Amino acid sequence: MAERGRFITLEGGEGVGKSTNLERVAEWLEARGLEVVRTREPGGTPRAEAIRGLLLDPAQDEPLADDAELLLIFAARAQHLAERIRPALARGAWVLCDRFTDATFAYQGGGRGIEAARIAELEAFVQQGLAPDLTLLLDMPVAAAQRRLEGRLTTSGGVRDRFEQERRDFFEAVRRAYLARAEADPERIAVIDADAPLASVQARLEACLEQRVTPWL
Ligand SMILES: Nc1ncnc2c1ncn2[C@@H]1O[C@H](COP(=O)(O)OP(=O)(O)OP(=O)(O)O)[C@@H](O)[C@H]1O
Ligand SMILES: Cc1cn([C@H]2C[C@H](O)[C@@H](COP(=O)(O)O)O2)c(=O)[nH]c1=O
Repeated sequence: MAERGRFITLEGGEGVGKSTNLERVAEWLEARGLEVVRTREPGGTPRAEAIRGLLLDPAQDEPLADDAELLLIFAARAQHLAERIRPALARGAWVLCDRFTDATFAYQGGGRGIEAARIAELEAFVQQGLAPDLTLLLDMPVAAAQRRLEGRLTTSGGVRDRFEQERRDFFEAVRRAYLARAEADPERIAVIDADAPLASVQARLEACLEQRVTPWL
């Protein structure tokens, strides 16, 4: 067992299958005797989930300024780190998080066009050097992921949140930013081709976990 738990994140654009596959990754870890904390961003604690509500609310009455969006995301993250992530890691649990700061570089950086250096300043301030040990980046073409989302919206009868209402070029920019981060940091970020039937994606994830996580156990 490591002296602290490990921090694993799942990343990718809308509808690539992060939530669906998070459970499978958690089960893989639990089968090896590890305590797993499943969480997500923005959110993960009651106050951070309240900030998530502000961020995702599609109400059109007042636009949310890009800088306000960025600061709200880091405010939620500070709360999540203090109340949930750091305590879990400190007791030796493994934290499995649906999105983290790579999403900020992809959405607020790539999508909104905020300079990466400004995001990095907030990252340093809020995280104080804490970063994921491993990031599983689920990647697939935007159009195919959007078709999956259409299916989910149809079956759930749900409405699109504030991010889901963005235009196609926003999501293309998000995808490019994610892939650029993976290229710059292949030691931490593993790219999983998610454009395949669920069983194949899960097999790819398990192969990646065998290769990257088994040596830590
Ligand atoms: N490999 C797959 N093949 C086909 N459909 C899939 C696959 N993986 C997930 N789905 C379906 O696609 C939809 C989106 O999946 P999911 O909610 O897991 O994605 P997500 O990345 O968590 O989305 P979001 O970005 O909105 O959080 C769901 O209806 C899910 O059942
Ligand atoms: C962490 C984080 C998230 N977002 C966006 C990305 C998504 O559209 C929503 C979260 O909803 P989902 O259920 O995970 O799809 O928030 C962001 O823009 N920046 C971030 O740092």
